[in-house]
Amino acid sequence: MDIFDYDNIQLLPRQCRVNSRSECDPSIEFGPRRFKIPAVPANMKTVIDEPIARYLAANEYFYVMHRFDLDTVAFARRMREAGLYVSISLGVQKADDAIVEQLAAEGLGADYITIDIAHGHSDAVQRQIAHIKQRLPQAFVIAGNVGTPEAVLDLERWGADATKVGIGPGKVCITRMKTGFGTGGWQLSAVKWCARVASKPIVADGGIRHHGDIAKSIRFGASMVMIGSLFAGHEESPGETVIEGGQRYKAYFGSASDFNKGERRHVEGKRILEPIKGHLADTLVEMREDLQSSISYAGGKSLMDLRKVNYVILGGNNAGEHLFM
Ligand SMILES: NC(=O)C1=CN([C@@H]2O[C@H](COP(=O)(O)OP(=O)(O)OC[C@H]3O[C@@H](n4cnc5c(N)ncnc54)[C@H](OP(=O)(O)O)[C@@H]3O)[C@@H](O)[C@H]2O)C=CC1
Ligand SMILES: Nc1nc2c(ncn2[C@@H]2O[C@H](COP(=O)(O)O)[C@@H](O)[C@H]2O)c(=O)[nH]1
Repeated sequence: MDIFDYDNIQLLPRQCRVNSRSECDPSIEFGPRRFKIPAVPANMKTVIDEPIARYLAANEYFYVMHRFDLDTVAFARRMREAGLYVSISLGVQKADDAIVEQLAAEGLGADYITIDIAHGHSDAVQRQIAHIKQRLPQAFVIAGNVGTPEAVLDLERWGADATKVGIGPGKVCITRMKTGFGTGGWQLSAVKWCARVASKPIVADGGIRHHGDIAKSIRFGASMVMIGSLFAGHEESPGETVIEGGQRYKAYFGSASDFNKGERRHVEGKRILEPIKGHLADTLVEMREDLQSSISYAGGKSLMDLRKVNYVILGGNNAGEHLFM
């Protein structure tokens, strides 16, 4: 198996089939809806809050609300009252079961539910998927996080509608250093490896540093890409604004950091500062334009044409040796 990551893969162009990049369509059907781009801000407290969720939902972008210090049912109620779709996160504790019960009892439901724990290949996730499928059968369930094909197959067999791949590639992740486990450093090939066995969509989660990495994720089998750090440094981002040396930053911390947990127990995340780079709406437009360019380089017109391109692996033992179909 070839091991590579975003930094040492280059996609190879094919003859252009459009006269303008505006002819290229980077939208994706994911679950019950179609979205403008295959990218979603991470369900983290310093990346998304309710105003951002509302903006994304109202403008045909995918969002996943985080699950920390939040009344998730009240959030779902407000989204429904505003005529917006509901996409929430759940853990695997009793309190999370109660949220499912309440969403069902009030008839609020949920369009998307992301079950999001550190080690998603677990009995707890199997039980939570079954519970959601029983009480909220209309919900599209994304489950994770995982890093192996075995886990993808199990989660799909347990009823997940999509699986989220990525253990430890995140910018504020310290799982790899603390535990020795994960897909950090080879996330893109883990996505490829998992997508090969998947019969349902894969969400590539973590390690995206450039817009072009979204196209690379799609090339290797992802249908959606979850992004934390690239989205965390915007004027609208919920992290604290910090000024250092005349430069403005937003705080970005891991969901398993002591900053998020409020205690130093099983800490697997850290806090960093992201330079503020403008408004979120502008970045989303730029991401869409960059994906349109990617599709044009792929010689295609739609997002899935990215899957048809060859690639080279740069550096390491494989340097310049291979062209892959
Ligand atoms: N993608 C990634 O690489 C990682 C992401 N995270 C993110 O941090 C947030 C918090 O994650 P998490 O701590 O799982 O959520 P929770 O704090 O909600 O814990 C979920 C449950 O899983 C248990 N659990 C956690 N890790 C393990 C493990 N390695 N083996 C067995 N049981 C475990 C916890 O029990 P107990 O605490 O008692 O063990 C708890 O009962 C999530 O959003 C998660 O996605 C965290 C780490 C890695
Ligand atoms: N190991 C940890 N991973 C974490 C933590 N909090 C979030 N995450 C994961 O990172 C991605 C975002 O990655 P990025 O490279 O785009 O910044 C996020 O979606 C989670 O899967 C954590 O505390 N520890």
